[in-house]
Amino acid sequence: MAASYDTKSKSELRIFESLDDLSTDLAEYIAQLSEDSVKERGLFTIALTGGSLISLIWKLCEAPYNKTVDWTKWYVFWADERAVAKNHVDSNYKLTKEGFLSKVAILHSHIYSINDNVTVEEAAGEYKFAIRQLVKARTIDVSESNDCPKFDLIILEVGSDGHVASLFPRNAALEHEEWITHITDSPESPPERITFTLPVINSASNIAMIATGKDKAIPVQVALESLGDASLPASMVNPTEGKLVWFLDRYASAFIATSGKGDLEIL
Ligand SMILES: O=C(O)[C@H](O)[C@@H](O)[C@H](O)[C@H](O)COP(=O)(O)O
Repeated sequence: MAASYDTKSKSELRIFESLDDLSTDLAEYIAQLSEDSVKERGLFTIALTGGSLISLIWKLCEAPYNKTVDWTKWYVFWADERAVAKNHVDSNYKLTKEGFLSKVAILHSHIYSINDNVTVEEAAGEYKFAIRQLVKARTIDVSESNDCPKFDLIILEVGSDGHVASLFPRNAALEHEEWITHITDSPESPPERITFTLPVINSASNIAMIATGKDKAIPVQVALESLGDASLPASMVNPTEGKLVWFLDRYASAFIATSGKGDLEIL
């Protein structure tokens, strides 16, 4: 790790020289949270996204994690999904299955993918219902402050326009209070998507925010400087009770050293 910072609040910045270093640390971070959660609650609930995330968590599929992680205790969700068939090249499920789920021993019945046989609105409703049942059963923990699901870990990636999950700049979905919503006007293809809303994201016990590559340097800088700016959804990620850890490569962190004064301190 080239540098590490801590904010006065609950967030932490981890900056890496290479994608390989980032992947190594990310795998260890996920494995540790899984272990802590299994010890504490007997299971681990994790929400993934699409983009390059899956190519960054592959080290979990190898030694030692393939043997040491208690995969049977994992419950897998998607913080966002594109409304396409599960075998479509744009499907986050397909990406995750091929690059991760097919390589580890997660139980099939613990994988909560989104229904691709109904309309995007119906699929969002079904996903919300499924998550509600899991919250009732306390498979998914619940936030003490707002009754929202409290995932043990939500992993998000910052888009070059500052979006996270499928919450895009100035989109009406940023205001939605229900746990899961759908959009039909994504500026990135495909237009129809299902996404966790900010109340759910911000209720997580842990959020990992990943940004890699030059095109993320400005959104990362702005997100760290201005909290709650609807033109940059990444800046609206601010867990109420949980902990936020940023994983950045040197390109995405390029503008932080000079701009990251504010409430950031070098550890
Ligand atoms: O389904 C999606 O579109 C993703 O969940 C999206 O939020 C993605 O994570 C970011 O756009 C970053 O993607 P890149 O890693 O490809 O830049």
